[in-house]
Amino acid sequence: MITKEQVLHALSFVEDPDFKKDLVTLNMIKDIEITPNNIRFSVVLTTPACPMKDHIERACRNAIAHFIDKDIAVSIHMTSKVQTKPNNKQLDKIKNIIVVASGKGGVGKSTVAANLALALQLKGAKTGLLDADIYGPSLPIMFGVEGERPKATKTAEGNTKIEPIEKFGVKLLSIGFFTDPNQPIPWRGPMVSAAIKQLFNDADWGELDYLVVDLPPGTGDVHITVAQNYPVTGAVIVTTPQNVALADAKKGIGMFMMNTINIPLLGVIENMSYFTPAELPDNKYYIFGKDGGKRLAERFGAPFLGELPLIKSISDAGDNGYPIAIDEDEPISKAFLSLAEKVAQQISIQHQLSV
Ligand SMILES: Nc1ncnc2c1ncn2[C@@H]1O[C@H](COP(=O)(O)OP(=O)(O)OP(=O)(O)O)[C@@H](O)[C@H]1O
Repeated sequence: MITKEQVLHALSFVEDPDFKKDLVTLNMIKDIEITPNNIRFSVVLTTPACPMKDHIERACRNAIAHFIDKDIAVSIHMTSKVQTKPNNKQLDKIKNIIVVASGKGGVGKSTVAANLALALQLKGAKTGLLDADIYGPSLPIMFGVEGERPKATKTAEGNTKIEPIEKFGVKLLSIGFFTDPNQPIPWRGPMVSAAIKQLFNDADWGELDYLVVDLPPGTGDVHITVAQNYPVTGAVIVTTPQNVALADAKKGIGMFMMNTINIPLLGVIENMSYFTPAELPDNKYYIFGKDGGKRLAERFGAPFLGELPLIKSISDAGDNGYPIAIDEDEPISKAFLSLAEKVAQQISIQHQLSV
């Protein structure tokens, strides 16, 4: 009869490619069951959006075949438990806060935040999206929930809790739900801080693996409020390839790296990198220059998360009330799923580094 020790020994030769340690040392193997013709076990990954999932499963099968028996049936349950920062006390049900930032406005930060949140949800993670872009909250339009008002309920202790609006499986709150779009608000520092804290603390987010936060462009009060009051896991920087956008993105990154803020960079994403006409889907025209985002990432030692094309369907979808990632028939939705995997992977690496 095969023993659990034999199974663990075989699996101790399978390395997690991101953490460079074996699955047994990482405590990822659970629930081993052995019958005369079957070996079953679970592999607990650090995120349901793990890009290495298939690779790890194959490596486990190969290890069992090589070290134990090449003919035995193997059932592997690939599952996950998203990690969180140690001492995550302020928001104990929210495991990870991901801020999405840009230096310049209009580079597609909200589009990336919306599609990233949706793609994480499609990969099986419990996800929320907080639109903290006080100067131009656009997520209600992108999710087709403009004009809706979140319900407020009283808790047993007498506190008011705001219910996020749920759309496409993502829990959404926006500063735009509470303001009149026709009435510009002259935001002052203390008002900004109070409004942002309400969206974090007074909302009934429930349990979340990831809360994606769409920050306003630039560096300002919202950034400081979020960074100094909440345990942010990391920042995703969105830029376009033009030098003016890259120069502003550098300032944005500089702010996250300041000692008083100190938020890890999960990576840089370049949006509107090239134009692809719908009738020539294989052609790429780099109309704004090439590789600027990649060089920016390299300069700060951050991962480059990829290029997104300038295509009409992305903007049409946003205007029509859905992030394009939901549309499986659109080839670009795969790019957002892959972006979500890379961001989730970087988060897991951050946690591993801090162990
Ligand atoms: N890759 C893309 N292809 C085509 N259109 C895009 C792309 N990315 C964003 N857009 C469009 O560009 C416009 C600006 O995008 P978005 O609102 O996401 O930018 P932003 O950086 O969040 O702006 P803000 O300054 O308001 O924060 C929107 O109409 C959006 O649909």
